[in-house]
Amino acid sequence: MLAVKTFEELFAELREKAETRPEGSSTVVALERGVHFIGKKVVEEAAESWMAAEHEGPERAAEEISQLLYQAQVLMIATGLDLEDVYRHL
Ligand SMILES: N=c1c2ncn([C@@H]3O[C@H](COP(=O)(O)OP(=O)(O)OP(=O)(O)O)[C@@H](O)[C@H]3O)c2ncn1[C@@H]1O[C@H](COP(=O)(O)O)[C@@H](O)[C@H]1O
Repeated sequence: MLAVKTFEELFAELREKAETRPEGSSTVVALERGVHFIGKKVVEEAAESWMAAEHEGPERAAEEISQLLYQAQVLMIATGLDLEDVYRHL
């Protein structure tokens, strides 16, 4: 069966990357570029999620939404937020 990564597991992985700064990590590159760059990625993936959902079908929408969730987590880390800081508002 396909191993599934949860939202919490991905966040823990990204936080570890932010702390250890390994070579070749796209997350580290994004964090170095900063909030303005990451914010644009969030908007780009949000638009691609919308377009995929409207025109490309559920499978493509799932792919784009996964990238949107990833970029949202990178933005949280760049802003110094924990999952609990966000969950508090749900
Ligand atoms: N889930 C993701 C993930 N989703 C998207 N991205 C990155 O986000 C960027 C997307 O930017 P672009 O839209 O320009 O990419 P694209 O190829 O044009 O994609 P489309 O949106 O056009 O389909 C790329 O650099 C991707 O590598 C991700 N980078 C990493 N992860 C996961 O994050 C973890 C840490 O990854 P590293 O930091 O790279 O080690 C690993 O578990 C990865 O699987």
